[in-house]
Amino acid sequence: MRCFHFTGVERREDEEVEASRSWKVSWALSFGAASSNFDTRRSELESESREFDDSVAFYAMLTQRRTNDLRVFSFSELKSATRGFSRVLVIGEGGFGCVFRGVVSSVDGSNSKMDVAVKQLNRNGFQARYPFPSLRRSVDCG
Ligand SMILES: Nc1ncnc2c1ncn2[C@@H]1O[C@H](COP(=O)(O)OP(=O)(O)OP(=O)(O)O)[C@@H](O)[C@H]1O
Repeated sequence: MRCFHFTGVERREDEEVEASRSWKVSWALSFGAASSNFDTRRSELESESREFDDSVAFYAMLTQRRTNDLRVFSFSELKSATRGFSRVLVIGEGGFGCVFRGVVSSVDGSNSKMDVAVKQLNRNGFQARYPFPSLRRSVDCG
């Protein structure tokens, strides 16, 4: 998972189209993080991406290392870092999913370890779909 600037979206006069597209991006990112099988995740993500006019740019955004210094982790790396998303490592909970404490190797060649917080987005999270707080469902972090 990573943070990024989303610059590939064209400005359109129809705000509803734009809002709908943004939601699909969020859904796809959430699904990618929540799935436990990389191949299943990738194939379903690819088919879902066909809905996008700019599906190539979208897929590149998810898979390529950009020119910034953000480090891209594979799902298996994050799974390993959190010992399989162990419930004993849950350190918090947000509307979109659980946050786990994890440990990853540094990339500076020093062989040192780095503590990280890993958020596993929950595809069943409803925070973004319901505007009313009373209708939000909490996630189950165990
Ligand atoms: N980097 C971090 N270090 C330590 N604890 C963290 C870190 N990030 C998140 N947490 C813990 O996880 C909790 C939930 O964080 P999260 O970012 O999911 O909150 P949120 O912004 O409310 O979530 P959401 O965007 O899903 O509504 C935090 O309140 C905190 O206890």
